Amino acid sequence: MAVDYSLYLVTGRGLLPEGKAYNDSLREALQGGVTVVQVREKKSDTLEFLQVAQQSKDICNEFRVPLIINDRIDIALAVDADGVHLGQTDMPVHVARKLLHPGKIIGVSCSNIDHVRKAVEDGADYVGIGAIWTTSTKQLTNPILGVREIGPLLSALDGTSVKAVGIGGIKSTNLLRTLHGSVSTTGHRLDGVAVVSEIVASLDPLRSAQILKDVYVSWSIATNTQAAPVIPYTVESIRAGVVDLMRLIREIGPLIHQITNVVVTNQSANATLALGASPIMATAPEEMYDLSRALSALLINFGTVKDKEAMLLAGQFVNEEKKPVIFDPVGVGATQFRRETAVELLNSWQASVIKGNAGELAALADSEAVQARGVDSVGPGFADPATFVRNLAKKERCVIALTGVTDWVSDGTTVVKLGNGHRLLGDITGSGCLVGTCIAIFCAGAWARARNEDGRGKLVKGDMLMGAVGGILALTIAGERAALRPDVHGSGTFLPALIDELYNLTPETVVEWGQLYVVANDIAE
Ligand SMILES: Cc1ncc(COP(=O)(O)OP(=O)(O)O)c(N)n1
Ligand SMILES: Cc1ncsc1CCOP(=O)(O)O
Repeated sequence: MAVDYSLYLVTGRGLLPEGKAYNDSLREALQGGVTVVQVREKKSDTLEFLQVAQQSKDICNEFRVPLIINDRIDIALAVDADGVHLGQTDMPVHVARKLLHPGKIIGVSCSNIDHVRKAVEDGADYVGIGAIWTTSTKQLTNPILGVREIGPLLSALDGTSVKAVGIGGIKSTNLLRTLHGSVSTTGHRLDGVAVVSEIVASLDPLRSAQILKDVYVSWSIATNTQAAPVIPYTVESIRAGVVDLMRLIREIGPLIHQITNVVVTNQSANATLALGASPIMATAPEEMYDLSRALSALLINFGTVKDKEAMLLAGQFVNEEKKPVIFDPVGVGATQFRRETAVELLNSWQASVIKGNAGELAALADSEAVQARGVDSVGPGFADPATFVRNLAKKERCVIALTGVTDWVSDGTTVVKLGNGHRLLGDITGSGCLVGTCIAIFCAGAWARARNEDGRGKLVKGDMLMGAVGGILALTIAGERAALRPDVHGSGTFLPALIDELYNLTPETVVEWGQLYVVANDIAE
């Protein structure tokens, strides 16, 4: 039986709002677009469970929607349910398979890759992967997985027909983030999402189900790469795109909200003004919502790892607005605290661009190929940076900008290599942070260019690869030009000259000076 797992309702009568009857709630949820129902009765005795299961079966039959029973094979047999859902300590799959009639569905709860592999081996039809987010519906015995851990579990399903739903704390507010984040590097995606409280605890389950369904369908359409052919980037198309963004930035002066470190706050604000944008360096959590509505891009740079609460809130609000979030995980490999903070941030919101040096991105990717000392990268860098950035972009589901003597940018498909820069950039503090600021400015331009487009199903509007390339070109070309000036005698005179060169930078100069190569529009694995 081909089952549509897209909106999988797990019941929970204890969560029904006062005065809401179970049958009405279930019927309305089905009217709203629920595609599978699991009856989960954790506190009922057998007779009560049986009665609820029978009523649920009758209602699901009206909608031709499959009914699954949680844990209890006997109840599933008694009501001729379409299948069972089994936890790790419930009846083993092979025993359940023997007891159930042929063709019945068996689902298994999985919270790690070994669970998934075993479920596949045992012949499960689908897996319920979670908990993805924190939930108060169930007392969890395993740690919360977080969105970024779902992809590796999904890749264990490659080449099988076993389906996967995500579960745990899924709400309309985090569903898009859940779907975008829960993709393996091989492109394996969730087949659906399982929810309890978002529908059951709602006074209007029809509307709640409809909202979830709408997000799922729009994500499915927006990310269907077969539907619209992708036009490959060329050097010319990138140049033209960067020039367009630069002109637009100077014309509209986008607001760039930067939560950054104390070392570079002032120079980042000045660089923002120099490129024609407008900086706001706000850090109070109370103002993150209002700012998210006004800004055109958000930069989160955790160089001095303060303001975590503001960083968590700001990214979530900006994701809701489909505006760019640029993440600069300064020195992420330096301490356990930084590593944990980066994971917490990246599990809370989706970055549009992650920018870092080799040491930082290696730490983020759990790679030992490059070492770091504090905020600096040590050694010659990655042996194959193009493949590294491409793979990390696929894993993090965003554009990756690897900075160094040569800069590399990838969206997971295209890899762009950039050759501008000057050694004096390495002699001032915070030049990497300035790259982050410039990327945020160009991403703001990219968002502004696309803001009136239909963004349904997308996490960010606009071409973030173009934004990342534009920002790097602007800063590195300005650096080259500043270093050539007769009034620059060393790092002290270099910094103001760099701001001047950003101020005077023209699109024509970027075209003339830019060393830009499209290395690949898809490198083989
Ligand atoms: C779709 C789906 N996924 C996971 C679970 C959790 O099942 P289990 O681990 O058996 O825990 P209980 O639900 O029995 O508390 C589920 N029910 N559905
Ligand atoms: C049954 C279950 N298994 C893992 S999390 C969970 C509860 C999910 O409930 P909610 O959607 O209300 O967070």
